[in-house]
Amino acid sequence: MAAKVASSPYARGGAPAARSRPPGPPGLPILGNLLGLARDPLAFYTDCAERYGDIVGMRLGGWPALLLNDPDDIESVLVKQHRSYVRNSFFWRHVTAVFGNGLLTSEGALWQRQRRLAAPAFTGPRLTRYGETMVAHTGAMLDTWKAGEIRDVHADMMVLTLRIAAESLFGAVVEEDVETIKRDGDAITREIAARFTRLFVIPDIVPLPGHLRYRRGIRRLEAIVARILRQRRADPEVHSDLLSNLMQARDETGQPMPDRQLRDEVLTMLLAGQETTALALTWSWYLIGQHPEVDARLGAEVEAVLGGRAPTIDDLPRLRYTGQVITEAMRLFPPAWALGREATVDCEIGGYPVPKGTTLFICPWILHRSARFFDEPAAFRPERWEGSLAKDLPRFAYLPFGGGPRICIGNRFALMEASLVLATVAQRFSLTWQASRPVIPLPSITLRPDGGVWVKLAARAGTPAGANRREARFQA
Ligand code: HEM
Repeated sequence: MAAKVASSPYARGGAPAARSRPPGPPGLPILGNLLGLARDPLAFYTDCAERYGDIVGMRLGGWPALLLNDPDDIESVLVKQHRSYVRNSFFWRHVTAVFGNGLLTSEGALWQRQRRLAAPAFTGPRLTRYGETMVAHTGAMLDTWKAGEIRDVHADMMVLTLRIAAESLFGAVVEEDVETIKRDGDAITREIAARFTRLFVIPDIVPLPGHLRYRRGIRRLEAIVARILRQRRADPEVHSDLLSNLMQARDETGQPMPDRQLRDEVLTMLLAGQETTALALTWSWYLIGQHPEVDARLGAEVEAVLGGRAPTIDDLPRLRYTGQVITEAMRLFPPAWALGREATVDCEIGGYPVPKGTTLFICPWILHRSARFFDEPAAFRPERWEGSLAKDLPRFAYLPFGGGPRICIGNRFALMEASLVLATVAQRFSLTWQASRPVIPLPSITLRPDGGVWVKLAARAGTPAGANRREARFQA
């Protein structure tokens, strides 16, 4: 571990002493280190961590920034001193048109209130109901799969998790919108990825082709959200889901949530909840599809625990290896590959002064692949999680869902969904990755496989191809 140099904080109003600046890559005038970041963010951050250690100082144009690689420092930012930081605008300025003031991007009293309102939708008996929805939609998807086919499992997982999120959280059927959401979600993500690598901010209003696609995409997603809200308002049935929590909420003066805020919350949950879980599953299939021994053990566990019946949430404690596969896949390919914060007051981290306005990067991609915490860090070995590894690790060496008060609100929902989907698919099919179609991780807000993940399907041994295990609710 690189030693941290204790140093005196900035003198009030004065320039920092030279020794108080953390080491970091030399940058260009005006641009600072933006060029390195623009070329290849994953390689740039990894190289910085290897060369400069626990705290790396950099400049992103005019923005002072630090990359934090020490779990204790990360804990200090996300938990102990969380009041001194907000989600940083360097990262999120790219996405405000999409997420507005939803839970992911809001701060302060508004965030606190909205988080309190949303929380009950992610706990208790509701999870059992979501479990049934998850398994049913997976079964319906599998009815369209055939042994011998080659498929892009990323596209499949995106559609599946969208159907699940829409029905579980908003009671909405989005069949007719699946293609639109897929296409527009893709256009929006690509534009955001391009913006991360751009040296300057170009306002949305400038009519670049990517901007036009981005704005059109947002408008179409907004139309879908507006329809979901309209349908709910016209529906006399009493619902108990996330949407009803949000729509029934009243402020101190008895007023309901304004439509704009509802739009922001629904779009945030739909996108944040769908894409990340789809990626956790997609990267799992990508890795399983290259490791027949993992595939065999997964198939054996599913057979032993379920014996051919559909899984339920009560089976999850016994689907241990299934869970370990997901934990390990999110270690190697964390869907949220980087988190950003911004200091709202002058602070200190690891002995270094952190002036107000500094951007902090925390990069699960680097931590999860560090030999400091994981033996053979590049190897896909789900069984590494069998023993006490999770307990022995420093708390913030593995953080696929972040941590502290702003930890992912959907983490239990996502883990449950990933295990149930993985088990339901593995009951019927074995997937082999097609190496002729290489995969390139594309770091946008999330870590996507550029070009998809193409796999060949084989019927699981002992399972007749196309065996019908449909859930009752989808049967004709
Ligand atoms: C494997 C799947 C998922 C991963 C890896 C993931 C990851 C994350 C991470 C790392 C954060 C914290 C970001 C930060 O601190 O800056 C976060 C926040 C959030 N996630 Fe997830 N997430 C997943 C699934 C979900 C699901 C299923 C939902 C909702 C249905 C969801 C909704 C949210 C929301 C609303 C926030 C903001 C919470 C707040 O600030 O209070 N996520 N997620």
